[in-house]
Amino acid sequence: MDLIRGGKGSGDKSAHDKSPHGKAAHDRTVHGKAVHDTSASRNVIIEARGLRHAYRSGREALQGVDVTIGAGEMIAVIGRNGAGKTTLTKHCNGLLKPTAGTVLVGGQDTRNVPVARLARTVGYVFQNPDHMIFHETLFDEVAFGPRNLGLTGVDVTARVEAALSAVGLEGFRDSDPASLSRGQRKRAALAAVLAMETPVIIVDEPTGGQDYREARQIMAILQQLNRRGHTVLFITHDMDLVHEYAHRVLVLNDGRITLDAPPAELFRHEAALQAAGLRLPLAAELARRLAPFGVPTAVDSVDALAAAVARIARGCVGDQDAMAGRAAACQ
Ligand SMILES: Nc1ncnc2c1ncn2[C@@H]1O[C@H](COP(=O)(O)OP(=O)(O)OP(=O)(O)O)[C@@H](O)[C@H]1O
Repeated sequence: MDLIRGGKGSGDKSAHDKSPHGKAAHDRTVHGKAVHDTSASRNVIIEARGLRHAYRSGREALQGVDVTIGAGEMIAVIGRNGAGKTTLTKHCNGLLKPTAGTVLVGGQDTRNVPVARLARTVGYVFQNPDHMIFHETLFDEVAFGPRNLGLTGVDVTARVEAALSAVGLEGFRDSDPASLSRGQRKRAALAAVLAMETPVIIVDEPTGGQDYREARQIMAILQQLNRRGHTVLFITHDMDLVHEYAHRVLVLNDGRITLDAPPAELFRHEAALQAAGLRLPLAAELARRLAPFGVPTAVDSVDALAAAVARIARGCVGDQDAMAGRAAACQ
C-alpha cells in the first residue's frame, strides 16, 4: 500500500534530536519570536503561485493564492468556516492538485509527483482523525508509516514508542483506536504523522476535541518540533493560540489570502480580521486598550502583556493621581 502520511525515511533513531534537514540548529528570531534556525530554514520549502482550486461542484475554494513558506517557519492559517484553509493546506502535500496556478514542494511541482512521495516531506493530520485511522491497534496504526518507509523491528518500535509518548498515549499501544475518545484519536493521528519524521507537519485544527490541558500539550509538541527545525502549519479558530504559538499568520477570506503578518502586528489589522470574521487575540485587544498607560501594542503573548503591565504598575506606585487621570482619559 502506498504511504500517504509522509516521512523522512532515514531510519535514524536520533532524528528527533536534530533538525529534520540534518543541519546544525542555532537560535534566531522570526517575527520577533526566538526560534531555532537552520541554514536550510531560510530556504523556501513550499511555494504557491496563482493557485486556484475549484471543486467538481463548481465551488471555487481558492481564487488565486500566492504564498511562500520558508523551511523552519511556524505558521497559523486562520479564517472563517469555508474560507479555504483546508483546501489550501491540502495543496501543500499534493492531496489536491491545482485547477490553475502551481504549487511547488521542495521545488517540485505537485502535479508531477505522486502523493506518496510528497508525503515523505509533508505530514498531514486531518481535521477529522477518523479519516486516517484504520488499524486494529494503536501500535499498528502508528507503525504503518515507518513500515512503509522500509523500517523494521526495533527501528519501528522506537519510532512508535517515541511518537506515542510525545502525545501522551504510551499506555494505549495495544488499544483499538476506535475505542479511544475523539481527542485521543486526534492525538493518535498526530502520533502517526510524528512517527514519519517529515520536515513539514500540517495539522488541521490541532486542538479540536481536546480539553484545555490537552490542547496546550499538543501546541507544546508542535512548538518543540518547530524548535527542532520542522516547518509547522496549523489551522485554527483559536486566536489566542495563534498569538502565542505562531510566528506568522495567514488569514484566508473567501479563497484569498487577505493578511500575512506576524502575530504581534495583528492589532494593526483589526479591520482585515473583522472582514474575515475574526477577532483580535485577547492579549492584543487588552494591550490596545491599555496603550494610554504606556503598554506597547505590539505584544505577542499574554506573558509579554503581563510583563509590560507589571513594569508600568511598578513605575506608577506613588503616582496615583497620574494613573487616575490616564484611566479617565481612556474611558
Ligand atoms: N470536497 C468538496 N466538494 C465541494 N466543495 C467543497 C469540498 N470541500 C470543501 N468544499 C467547499 O470549499 C470551500 C472551502 O472549504 P474548506 O474546507 O477549504 O474551508 P475551511 O476554511 O477549511 O473551512 P472550515 O473552517 O469549516 O474547516 C467551502 O465552501 C466548502 O464547502
